[in-house]
Amino acid sequence: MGACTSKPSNLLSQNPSLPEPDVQNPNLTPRNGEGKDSRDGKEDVRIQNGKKSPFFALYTPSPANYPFSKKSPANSVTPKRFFRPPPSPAKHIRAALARRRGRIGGSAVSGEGGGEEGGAGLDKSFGFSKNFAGKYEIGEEVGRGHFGYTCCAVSKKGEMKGLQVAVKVIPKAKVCFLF
Ligand SMILES: Nc1ncnc2c1ncn2[C@@H]1O[C@H](COP(=O)(O)OP(=O)(O)OP(=O)(O)O)[C@@H](O)[C@H]1O
Repeated sequence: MGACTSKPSNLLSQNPSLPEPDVQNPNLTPRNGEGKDSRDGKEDVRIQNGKKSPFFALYTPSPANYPFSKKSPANSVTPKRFFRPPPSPAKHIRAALARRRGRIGGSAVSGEGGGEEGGAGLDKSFGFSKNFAGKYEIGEEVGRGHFGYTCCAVSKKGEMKGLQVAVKVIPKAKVCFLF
């Protein structure tokens, strides 16, 4: 039992008494007195240039092992890849919000509690109109929906004075996600 290594052992060079293996047939070990392949009187060139393994006849070394070789992939130039980041979705969101604000800003959306304490960028026209309490007198609740509740109210001023109307109250928290 001995250590198995992928590289040929240096035992041959260190111990000249050991026989040199046969190049053509690595399984066969030359007998004493047949140190080199003397069948044609030439040493195998593949052994000299080191590109072929003396032990594995069909072994072809990877060109990556020769960084100065022209065939080496280490010398090839990797084609450049231009990375273009995807467009930011923030632009689309901002545009949609701007459209929405412009549309809702002109309509009569009422919210609970006045809704004027928004931060920067909030639609200031959101909520009850300032003189809403002066125009209508809010009565009892007459029904509820998904977003809010409806109350009966009586108009105090203008052409509709004395008329009973329905006022739909939408809590601010239910509509804030639209902005
Ligand atoms: N003009 C009205 N007169 C009398 N009752 C009303 C009037 N408007 C609404 N109601 C009552 O209020 C309830 C809720 O009305 P609302 O319009 O909020 O319903 P909804 O459209 O289903 O609600 P949401 O839009 O929040 O889903 C109704 O089911 C109805 O009973």
